[in-house]
Amino acid sequence: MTETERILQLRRELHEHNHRYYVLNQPTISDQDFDFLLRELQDLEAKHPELYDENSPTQRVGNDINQQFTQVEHRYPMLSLANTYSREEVQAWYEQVSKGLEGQEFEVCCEMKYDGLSISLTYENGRLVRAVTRGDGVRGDDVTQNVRTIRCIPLQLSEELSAEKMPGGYPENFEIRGEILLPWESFRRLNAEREEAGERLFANPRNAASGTLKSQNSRVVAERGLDAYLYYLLGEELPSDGHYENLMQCARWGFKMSEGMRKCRTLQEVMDCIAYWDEERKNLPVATDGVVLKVNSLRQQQHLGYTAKSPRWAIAYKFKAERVSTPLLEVTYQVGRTGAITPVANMAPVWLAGTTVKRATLNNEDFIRSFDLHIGDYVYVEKGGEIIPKIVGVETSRRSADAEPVKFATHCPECGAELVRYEGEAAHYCPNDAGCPPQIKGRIEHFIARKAMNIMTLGPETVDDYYNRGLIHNIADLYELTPQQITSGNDNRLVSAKKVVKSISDSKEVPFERVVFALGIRFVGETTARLLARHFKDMDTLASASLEELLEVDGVGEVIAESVIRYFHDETNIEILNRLREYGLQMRLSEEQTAGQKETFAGMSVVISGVFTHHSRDEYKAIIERHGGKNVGSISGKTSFVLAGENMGPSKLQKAERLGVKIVSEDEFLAMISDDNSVAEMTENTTKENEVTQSSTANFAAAPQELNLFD
Ligand SMILES: NC(=O)c1ccc[n+]([C@@H]2O[C@H](COP(=O)([O-])OP(=O)(O)OC[C@H]3O[C@@H](n4cnc5c(N)ncnc54)[C@H](O)[C@@H]3O)[C@@H](O)[C@H]2O)c1
Ligand SMILES: [Zn+2]
Repeated sequence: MTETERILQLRRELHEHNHRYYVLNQPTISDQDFDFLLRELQDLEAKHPELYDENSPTQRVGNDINQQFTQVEHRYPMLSLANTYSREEVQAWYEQVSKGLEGQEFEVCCEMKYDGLSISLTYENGRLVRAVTRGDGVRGDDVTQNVRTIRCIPLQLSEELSAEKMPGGYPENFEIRGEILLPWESFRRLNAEREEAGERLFANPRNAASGTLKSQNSRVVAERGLDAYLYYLLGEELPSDGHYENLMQCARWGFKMSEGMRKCRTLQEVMDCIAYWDEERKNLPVATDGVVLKVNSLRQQQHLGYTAKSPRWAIAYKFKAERVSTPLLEVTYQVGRTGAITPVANMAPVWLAGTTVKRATLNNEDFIRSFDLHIGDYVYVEKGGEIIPKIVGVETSRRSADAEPVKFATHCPECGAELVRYEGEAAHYCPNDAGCPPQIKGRIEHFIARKAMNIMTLGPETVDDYYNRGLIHNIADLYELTPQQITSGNDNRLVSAKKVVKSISDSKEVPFERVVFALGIRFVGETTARLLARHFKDMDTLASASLEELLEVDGVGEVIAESVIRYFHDETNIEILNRLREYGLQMRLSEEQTAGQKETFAGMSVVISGVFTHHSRDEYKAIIERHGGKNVGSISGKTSFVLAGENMGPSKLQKAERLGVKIVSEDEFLAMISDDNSVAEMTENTTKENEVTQSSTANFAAAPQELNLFD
């Protein structure tokens, strides 16, 4: 790969990570890894000034704008902070500041870098009038209603404290900025509740805080217990030229300030402060990820100025991910719905970044081998900004001479079947899908889920109970359940049992495409199920489709096609399907659905390129399918048009121009389909689908939802 290609690739990847982090609140890499990629891009861009792009992630602050809120322009732009993980770079920054100030003396204010999301609060005559997120730095989301529910943010300052009444009082108009966060304790409680409810866990307090603040329901925000620390005062008439001094005044007006702020006069003092907080922050009730260093005098700040993305008068020193070492006691194995086996490290409990850790995923056999893991080994555990702990190394020097290497299980811990490992796959599987309890129960749980058959009167516990009592062995058995069986003669429970039976019966109306999804065919998530349903239109045609026919469906590759074939070649599955048909489940697209399929792009081949703002690439692919079009990978004379986002590859652009293929921008494309109101609904679904496919295909897939690592 050339450096130019690498630059484009990094920009694309970082755009995507930004979207996941700021908008979806579901990062897939750690902050540290993100920062290293960004640094790589910065270095490459410095070598290639000719590739300057004002939209590069190095030039723009990450954007959290969410169209469901009203956007408001910031009075003063809200920027990011330059960051570093190295003390040498802190020193370099310090020297640059000194140079920039032409040898003047200066002070540096050291404060905690809170790991939440930034907020700008505007006060007029002591009254909170507006709260806005950082957004794209120029405009942010107006979240005033939600912020009003955060108790430590004053809604009205005491009149006695105004500048009119006292020196150092608050000015008529000012803006104060800070960080909104979810304290560890609230975060743990929230995740415990979500786990109970079978909902996706938040990766870390920052994502939880951000997801909460962007909730459409202020009551939810109030319940979750957000907190806020303020760290910067802006306005025309401030009490002092000193940043630190201003914040001390803010504390008197009733704002909550960064703990342990300190003014330093020398580089040595700054370094001491960093060293102190690297340890001491572990005792704080909220997540922090570094120390922010700010030149204290506002006059000097102004003199030093800003880059496009961050002030030159400040820098964030970020702490490396916390790491501890603890002995590995035992390796146990979990069996997922698909039979995939996940090895789990059981370790001596150890306190790490806000939680007690005693279990971590070991992913698969290769992962275990790569560390040559032995029982009793001291393993290094890290939580790089993410809440799921991972093992990152082994202290081989502490290994005892008689330690036994970890031998991967040969048999299923649940049913005793011999495990298999398919060619090209990292995971082991229990092949006994018909007789292995977690697989059977897992399939039933998947079948009843909201996005599948939506049988909400049942849940994992009832499924477990019915299974243990021998009432159900597979999904078809559900439709034969009677209220009497469920209550086993206990009349007190008859009412609820009747409800269960009715909701099972109601599910017979669930549309065909969701039935396909509900079957739980490996690798067939919601979007793929929909594509298959719309392509083949009924179950029989789908069941008898050949490999070639399946591959014709765009978005279906070999892995999926083979899995579909395997599913429909299994006699047990066919028996179950026949029973489902008898009970009256939807086995074909409804006429309405067939008629409702849009033909906007019928017969067209479309190439997608670049980075998009409104939907992801996968979502656009699904939209094209849904409108009768076909997605193709490369541009040729037959291509109908190219849907081009930002940063479309230059070679693609040239090729399109040469062949005279039309280029359609994201907005033009959205206008073409604007009569279709189902796009929004599709979008919601595909996001979820991405998760499913990701965790089932990635080699080191950790399947965090299935693992219970925090108890
Ligand atoms: N994991 C991912 O996929 C992913 C994706 C995008 C961004 N990120 C992370 O987010 C970072 C970029 O986010 P960012 O632009 O918000 O930068 P940042 O978080 O590194 O620093 C700027 C922010 O720090 C906050 N802050 C906390 N305490 C502060 C204080 N005392 N004074 C001033 N500001 C303070 C403010 O909200 C400010 O906006 C990346 O460096 C990366 O670590 C991760
Ligand atoms: Zn098994």
